[in-house]
Amino acid sequence: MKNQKQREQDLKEIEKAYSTILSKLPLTNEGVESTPKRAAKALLELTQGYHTTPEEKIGEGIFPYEGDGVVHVKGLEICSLCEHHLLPFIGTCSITYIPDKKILGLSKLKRISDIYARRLQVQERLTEQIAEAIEKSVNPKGVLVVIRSVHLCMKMRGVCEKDPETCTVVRKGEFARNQLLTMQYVSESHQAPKL
Ligand SMILES: Nc1nc2c(ncn2[C@@H]2O[C@H](COP(=O)(O)OP(=O)(O)OP(=O)(O)O)[C@@H](O)[C@H]2O)c(=O)[nH]1
Ligand SMILES: [Zn+2]
Repeated sequence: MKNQKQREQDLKEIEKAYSTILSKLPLTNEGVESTPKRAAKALLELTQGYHTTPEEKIGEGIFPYEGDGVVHVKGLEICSLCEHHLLPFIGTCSITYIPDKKILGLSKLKRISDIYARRLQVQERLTEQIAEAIEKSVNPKGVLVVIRSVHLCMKMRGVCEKDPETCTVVRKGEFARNQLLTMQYVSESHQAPKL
C-alpha cells in the first residue's frame, strides 16, 4: 500500500494530467482554474477503496451467534466508477446471509461494500467481491448479494438509455443450492434509484 508521500506525488501528477485534458477543450469558463486540483482529489477519494481491506474495516465487529436465523440488509447505497469510462454507476445493494455461529456488525456490511465500490469496477465483480469478503469474514452457511444500479455510461452517452437498471446477483452456499430462497430475497431487494 502507498504511503502518504507517494499519494501526495500521485495527486500532483493526476492534477497535471487533468490540466492537459482541460487544455484540449475550447473552454471559456473562468471557474476552472482550480478544477484539475479538485478533480484529482475527487478521483483519489472515489478510489480510496484501494487503500483499505475488509479485515481492517471489520476490526472487532464480529460477534458470536447461537440462533438459526437469516440476516437481510437492503438499501445500502452503492456509488462506484465503471472501469471502462470512469463514469459513475449508482445503485443499491442488498446483502443476505445465513450465519453459522458468527455475525457481522451491521455497519460492517456497508463498510465492506464501500471498500469495493470505491474502486474502478464492473458491477459483476463488485457483487462477487462483496460476497467473498462476507464469506471469508464469518464463514456463513450462505450469502446472497444483489446490486441494482444505473450506469451513467449507458444513460449519458453511447446508447443514451433513458431508464436503464442493471441487476447483478451472487449466490454462495445455501443460496446457490436453493433457488426459491434466492428468488424470495432478490424480489425484496430495493430498486435502483431513479436518476
Ligand atoms: N458487464 C459490464 N459492462 C459494463 C459495466 N459498466 C460499463 N459496461 C459496458 O462496457 C462496455 C464497453 O464496451 P466498448 O465497446 O469497449 O466501449 P464503448 O464503445 O464505449 O461502448 P458503448 O457504451 O456501447 O458505446 C459497454 O457495453 C458498457 O455498457 C459493468 O459494470 N459491467
Ligand atoms: Zn462504462
